[in-house]
Amino acid sequence: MTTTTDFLLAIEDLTVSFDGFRAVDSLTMYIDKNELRVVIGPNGAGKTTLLDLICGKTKCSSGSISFKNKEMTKMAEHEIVRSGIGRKFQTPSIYENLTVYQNLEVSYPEGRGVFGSLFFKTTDAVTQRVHDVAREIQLERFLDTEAAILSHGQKQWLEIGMLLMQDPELLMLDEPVAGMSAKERDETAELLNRICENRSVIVIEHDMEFVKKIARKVTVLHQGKILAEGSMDKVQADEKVIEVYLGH
Ligand SMILES: Nc1ncnc2c1ncn2[C@@H]1O[C@H](COP(=O)(O)OP(=O)(O)OP(=O)(O)O)[C@@H](O)[C@H]1O
Repeated sequence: MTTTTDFLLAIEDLTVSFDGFRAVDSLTMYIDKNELRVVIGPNGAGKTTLLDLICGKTKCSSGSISFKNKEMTKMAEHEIVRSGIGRKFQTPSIYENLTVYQNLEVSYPEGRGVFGSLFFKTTDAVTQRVHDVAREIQLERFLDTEAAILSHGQKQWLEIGMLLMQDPELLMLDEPVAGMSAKERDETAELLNRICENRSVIVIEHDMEFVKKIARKVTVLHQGKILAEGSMDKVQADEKVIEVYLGH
């Protein structure tokens, strides 16, 4: 049983075994409201598996994931999305043949509340939201552009925008700057710093220059467990972290 907390997300004693191998092993971590948390660690540390567990793609063997004091581990993926958790995977899943506007529009949530879209999904509200999100992801000038011809970075931002259309309270991003140019990485750092002003964000990232630009609190995973946690300075100076990760 999870205790009631002020944390947005409380992960306690979470374990998942694949044929006896514990990819995530008795993990406990807490995420505050409006916190931006970066998760780093060597290949195979369990980072992606952790996000899979939170979004319900993988079911845990034991432990608990409590989001706004509600237990998530038994919930279906779509129920978890509806609760306010958005997840971006490494490869963009935008609709290449639709415009930026249309991509955002189709991501507007259906059926919020008892009466759902029937009463609340007015055209004006959708248009307004598309413009607000497009501004946030810096694609307002490209609203009528077909997604296929956007740069790699712009496609990644569009997918973040599609998640923002649903206004999630927790957004999870797996290696958001992989394959981006230096300029795009800088702009993504600014985007994430803006986004977490009114939602929590968990970012998995290997690019340490990028991590330094966004990191407040960093969690280092190793063999499914937390190796270190704290400020970037603290984590970077940690002997264990240097040995298993940063020293390589
Ligand atoms: N569905 C699965 N079945 C079996 N083993 C799995 C499964 N998913 C993950 N694993 C294993 O769990 C371990 C953790 O994998 P995970 O992808 O979470 O690591 P990661 O920290 O995200 O690594 P990377 O930085 O390379 O993405 C790996 O050894 C992986 O092979």
